[in-house]
Amino acid sequence: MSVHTTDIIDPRTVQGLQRVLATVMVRPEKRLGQNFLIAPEAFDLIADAILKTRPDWVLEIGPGPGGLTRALLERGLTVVAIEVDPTWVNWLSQTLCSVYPKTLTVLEQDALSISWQSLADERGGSWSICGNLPYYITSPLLAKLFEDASSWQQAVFMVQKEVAVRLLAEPGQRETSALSVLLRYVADIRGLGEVSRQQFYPPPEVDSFVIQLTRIPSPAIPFESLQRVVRAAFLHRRKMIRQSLAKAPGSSWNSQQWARILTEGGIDPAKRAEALSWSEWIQLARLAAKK
Ligand SMILES: C[S@@+](CC[C@H](N)C(=O)[O-])C[C@H]1O[C@@H](n2cnc3c(N)ncnc32)[C@H](O)[C@@H]1O
Repeated sequence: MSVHTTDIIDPRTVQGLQRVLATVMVRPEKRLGQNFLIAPEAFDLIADAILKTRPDWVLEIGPGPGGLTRALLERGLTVVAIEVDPTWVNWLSQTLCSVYPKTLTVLEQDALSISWQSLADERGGSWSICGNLPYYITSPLLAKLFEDASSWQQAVFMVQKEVAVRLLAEPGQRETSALSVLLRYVADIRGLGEVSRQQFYPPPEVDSFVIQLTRIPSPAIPFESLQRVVRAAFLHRRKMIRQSLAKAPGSSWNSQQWARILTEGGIDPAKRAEALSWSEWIQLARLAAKK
């Protein structure tokens, strides 16, 4: 007897999610960031954004009970989902995998440990990434977009609103961080919309925001040079840039030498990292690469 999606409890509403939780007999695990989304329109927002670039397949981080997975599969997308919790891996294997045997693969893995790029190289084809990210590992997961993987087309993530504000800040604005500057180097970042804490079960203590990153294919300078100076500069974000660069592990120059190099390059050495514009970051990376 064939299984249809309608035979499987849909977790995209609070009633549906509670039925799923009662069926698998578990409570959401706080330590794994299990605040499940119960807002069909938010799932649609993420899945529609992914659909626009028509990737050959989509890497989904943390499918949990499968609300977003379902929205992606219903749009005809092929999904590889990485979930660390065996309860949800088993649930998806017994339900959605029977309806979509050809287009859904569920891997029981830690999304931080597995190499996304190796997975992509094995599968081939164009790919995008999405997920309602577990808050406790959002920053390292986002850093994988430049530390691990390089051939993705688009990433659409639900993150904590405060994280989105920092990522959407332009270089030179107070909210910027090393992560936001480095991500801007590999992608155009835009906000797709806010999702209130009431749209999750159980509700977290913060609101969320959906962000979209569209990869920039050929960056202007070597990423390693930029990464080195950005990380060094933000290590002491309250200090003047000449001081934080001098204090960075492995720096060959003291604060006076950095002041001279920065001034020669047209950058005010008394600025703090958060005040540097995008063109100043690029200039700084070039100066550091040359020296
Ligand atoms: C915020 S929930 C999102 C669940 C579902 N996608 C939704 O939108 O309702 C985060 C999911 O990520 C999973 N998760 C947590 N840490 C993980 C990790 N290191 N690797 C893969 N999945 C993880 C959790 O078990 C949970 O299912």
